[in-house]
Amino acid sequence: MAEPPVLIRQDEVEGLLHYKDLIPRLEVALGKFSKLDSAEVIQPVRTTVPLQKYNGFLGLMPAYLVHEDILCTKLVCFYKRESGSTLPSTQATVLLFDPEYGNVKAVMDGEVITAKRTAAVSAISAKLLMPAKSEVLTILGAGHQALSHYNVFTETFSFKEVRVWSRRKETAERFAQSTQGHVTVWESVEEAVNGADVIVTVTGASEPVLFGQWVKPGAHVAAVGACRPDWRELDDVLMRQAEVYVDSREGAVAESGDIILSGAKVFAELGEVLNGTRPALREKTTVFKSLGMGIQDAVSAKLVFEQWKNKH
Ligand SMILES: NC(=O)c1ccc[n+]([C@@H]2O[C@H](COP(=O)([O-])OP(=O)(O)OC[C@H]3O[C@@H](n4cnc5c(N)ncnc54)[C@H](O)[C@@H]3O)[C@@H](O)[C@H]2O)c1
Ligand SMILES: O=C(O)[C@@H]1CCCCN1
Repeated sequence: MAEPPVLIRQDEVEGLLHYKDLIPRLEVALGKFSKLDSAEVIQPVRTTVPLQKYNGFLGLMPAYLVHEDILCTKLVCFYKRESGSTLPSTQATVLLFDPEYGNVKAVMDGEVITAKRTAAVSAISAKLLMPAKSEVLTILGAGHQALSHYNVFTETFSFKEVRVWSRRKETAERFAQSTQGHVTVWESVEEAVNGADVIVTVTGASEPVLFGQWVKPGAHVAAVGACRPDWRELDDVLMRQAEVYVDSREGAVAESGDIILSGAKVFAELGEVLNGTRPALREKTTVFKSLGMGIQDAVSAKLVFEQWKNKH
């Protein structure tokens, strides 16, 4: 009989998962995914179960990386919360399997994995697509993803200025007080993004908050929110004027309101750029539309489990 699964708590995952280890593994996984070779990576578009009563969804995100023999699924509930709500907008658990025997080896917190792997993928997009001399970073939203994005972007790049906007100024101020480095708080999106080289949108919005007329030509936008076909964070002008990159084409055309409703064309997957089969148009205005993928959770879970075993 198989051993019962180990339980890896949120604080342990936090201590075990580091961007310097995670980023290279995510790059490899994204590259393999974009080769469209199902002998390497099996990842169906996530299944979502609506929780209408609570304005949310349960997402099921299985993935199998064949050569690495990583079988994993994340179970994630996400919600549209009213301003001022104290309930969490994302709750996630990750299950790592023994692919041969079929048992669950580890059950681990998925919130830190979700926060870190999403931010790490946005950092990969910025590394490939942001203007060569990027000085100003603006973060729209001031929640969990805002903080993980702040952390990895300031760890990986050297911005001269970091700005934050949130729909409630107090939240943006609290965010700015919680960060290691200096962050300026802005009251309007238009002012916050004026002249920004890199803009990260990490809001729970379902209507556009970022408008193309405000975005500096050549800027890079990592758009992380709006993960349903009828939710938006970016307006049509921005979606149509930018070169649009995605994590998964299949996921983007099924789930991204910004892509579906604007009619924007997807130029490339990040993995295609990493593989050298599509170019990184750094001098153009670029949008990376992130939706999140099971393979990102799978490589993160494997890393956490390896580090956990080293310590036990
Ligand atoms: N692409 C991915 O892989 C991925 C992964 C996880 C989360 N997400 C998405 O990222 C977004 C942020 O997640 P989080 O965990 O930081 O959430 P959070 O609840 O911690 O923070 C959300 C932030 O958005 C703001 N916000 C909420 N509704 C808004 C609105 N209508 N207009 C403007 N601002 C609004 C909140 O005030 C808060 O600052 C969510 O949309 C979430 O679904 C994407
Ligand atoms: O890929 C993810 O983990 C997230 C969960 C919440 C909704 C958006 N995508």
